[in-house]
Formats: sequence, C-alpha cells, structure tokens
Amino acid sequence: MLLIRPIRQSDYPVLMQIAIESGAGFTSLPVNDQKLQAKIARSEQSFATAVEAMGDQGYVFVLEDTSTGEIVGTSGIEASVGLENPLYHFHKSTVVHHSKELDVFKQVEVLTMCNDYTGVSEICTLFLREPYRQGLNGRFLSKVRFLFMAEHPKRFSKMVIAEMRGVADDSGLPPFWKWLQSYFFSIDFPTADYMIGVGNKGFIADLMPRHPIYVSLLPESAQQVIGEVHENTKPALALLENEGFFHRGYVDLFDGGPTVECQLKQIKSVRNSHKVKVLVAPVEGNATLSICNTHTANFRAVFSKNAALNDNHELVISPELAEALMVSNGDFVRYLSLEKAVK
Ligand SMILES: CC(C)(COP(=O)(O)OP(=O)(O)OC[C@H]1O[C@@H](n2cnc3c(N)ncnc32)[C@H](O)[C@@H]1OP(=O)(O)O)[C@@H](O)C(=O)NCCC(=O)NCCSC(=O)CCC(=O)O
Ligand SMILES: NC(=[NH2+])NCCC[C@H](N)C(=O)O
Repeated sequence: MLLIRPIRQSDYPVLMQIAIESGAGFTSLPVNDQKLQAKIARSEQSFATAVEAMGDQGYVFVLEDTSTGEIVGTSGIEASVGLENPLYHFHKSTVVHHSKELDVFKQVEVLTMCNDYTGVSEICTLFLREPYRQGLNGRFLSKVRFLFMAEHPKRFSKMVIAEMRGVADDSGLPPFWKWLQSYFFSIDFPTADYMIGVGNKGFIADLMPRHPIYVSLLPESAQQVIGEVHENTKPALALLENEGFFHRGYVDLFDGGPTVECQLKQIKSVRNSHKVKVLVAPVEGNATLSICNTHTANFRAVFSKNAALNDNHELVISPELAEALMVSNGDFVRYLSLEKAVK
C-alpha cells in the first residue's frame, strides 16, 4: 500500500537522495545537509503545533511504500511565504506607447519585479521517483495537500500559489537565466538556485535590474520561455490546472517558470472533499478514493477502492485501511474521489 505521512528525522537520507535526483531548479530541496535537516525539524514542529492562525509553518509529506518501507515521493505546503525572507516575482504586464500626432500605437510587454504574493500559502516540493510515476500515484501525492488544507483551513491563507519550474535546455540551463547571468549576475544557475533554496536572497535586491524590462529587448530564446514549464513539470501543472489553478502573469526571476494561483476554497479537491464518520468492515467500492484522517502530527492518507459510502453516509473502509489511517469505528475521515472526471 502507498501511504502518505508527515516526514520524520529518519527520512533524512532519502530526502537528500531526492534533493539530488530532482536537480537544479527544484528550489525547495537544495543539496545541503543543514538545510534539509532544518526542513525536516521545522516540518515536525509545524505538524505538532496547535495553530490558530497561519504563520511560519512548513509541512513536508512523504509517500511510503508500506510493503518495503521505502520513501518514493515528497509533497509540501508552506503556510505563508515571503514573511521571513522576501518572495520575488516578475510580473508581465502591458504598456502602451501611443503617439496621436504620428498615429503610432505600440503595445509592449514589460517585466516588473514585485513581491505581490507575500503572505500567501504555497504548495511545493512535489516529486515522485521515476518507477512510481504510474497509475494514480502522482495525483494522490499532489492532491493530498488539498485534503490537508480542507481539513485544517485555519493553518493556511485564503490564496494558494505554486511556483512551477521553468524551461531548461539540453544542458539543464534555463535560456531565461542566460541573459541575466551575462548582464547582471555573473554566477551560474545552479549556484543562484541553490542560494535561493538556502534562503540567501540578498543578492537579488543587490544585483537585479532596477527598472522594468522590455520583453522585446530580451534574446528570442529568453522571450520564448516566459511562463513556460520544464518538460518534467508538465504533469504537475496539468494536475493543478485541473484543480482550477491559473496563471496571472507572474513568473520566476531566474527561469521564467509560471506561478499559478487559486483561492483555497475554489480548489476543486477542496470543494469536492467530504468529512464523514467511518465504519470498519470488509468492502469493495467501485471508485478509487483518497482518504485521510483528521490529525496533524499523526496525519495519514491512503488511496484505495476498498472504501464506499453506505446509506447512513458513513464511509465503510476495510480493516487494513483503518489500521493505516489510525482510525476506528465512529472516527472522522475526509475523502475525495481520485477518479478522472469524464470530459
Ligand atoms: C509531478 C509528478 C509527481 C506527477 O506524477 P506523474 O508523472 O505520475 O503524473 P501523471 O499522473 O502521469 O500525470 C498527471 C497529469 O498530467 C498529464 N500529463 C502527463 N504528461 C504530460 C505532458 N507532457 N504534458 C501535459 N500534460 C501531461 C496527465 O495526462 C495527467 O492529467 P490527467 O490527470 O488529466 O489525466 C511527477 O511527474 C514528478 O515527480 N515530476 C518531476 C518533479 C517535478 O518537476 N515536480 C514539479 C515541480 S513544481 C512544484 O513542486 C510545485 C507544484 C506542486 O507542488 O504541485
Ligand atoms: N521557477 C522555479 N524553478 N521555481 C521552483 C520550482 C520548484 C518547486 N516549486 C519547488 O518546490 O521547489
């Protein structure tokens, strides 16, 4: 069975392995002992703390294959970004240059640096190891955040964003970064991404162009990737677009990847999840459900067909699922169908 639970200290070696596998551009997992250890400790503390209002919490979930005990994926939520460390984006907007005398009307695009998403919640760190990229595993890992947020809304902002990794060329370097590197930064992309990942962001304010940038003055290769995602991130974006996330012109400073947003209560999986009591009994349902308990430190989520609603609006779940979810008769769970919507 595949089970999602909060990360713990003993998962450190595998988190480091995933940080290495995910590569440059996967900003939230820098290959740095101290930062990864601190990330786990902060997550443990966040899950364990009774939170009445969102603050500086960060939650990391792992996907465990219970048949082997192996960790095969990660998924995360930052409760409120940009408060400890500024959160920067470029915003792409339109400027009109118009001369009545000459009858010239030019609409041009500019990128302006901003901190517009300060204080919102961010979903992040979505990574599934390659052999497990099959069936409903990726959907489960992405959507589990929405079950948790639906169950614990006080811990999160009304607005949720996701920063999607931008396009990289065959050598792994973002075409968008190349012009910034040559004119402004003089450091390579992995170094810049690493510095962001470990929270050293001061160099952005020091070195970034101070004025809005005309998109048409950038090299063609940089213009083309603004708002586009990395090949490996296309499934992650498709999952979020199905949830109702959309792009409003905010892009990453370094690789031009899009940041997408959705109001928490508008997220499809938040709207379509239900909280019910459980009844533990052998059962074979006809739809695959993703189910979580209502705990925080002992949060558990699974997906299975061995669950179905009965006429009393209880969710009947098999004893095996009840044990994995740490629930018994009469406890509450929250569930969501993982089936693909018929288009
Ligand atoms: C993101 C995941 C976990 C997704 O898992 P899978 O690859 O198994 O996904 P999947 O279930 O097969 O596909 C999910 C949906 O994407 C669609 N899909 C698949 N390939 C596609 C492509 N090339 N272009 C467009 N859509 C595509 C599928 O049809 C499906 O849509 P339907 O459901 O409609 O059929 C994985 O790909 C992964 O680990 N990627 C590498 C790491 C990465 O780049 N992570 C995102 C970083 S960005 C981040 O972390 C922020 C975002 C976030 O946290 O959510
Ligand atoms: N444009 C970017 N590279 N943004 C970071 C994308 C990766 C992802 N959001 C993470 O958790 O790390």
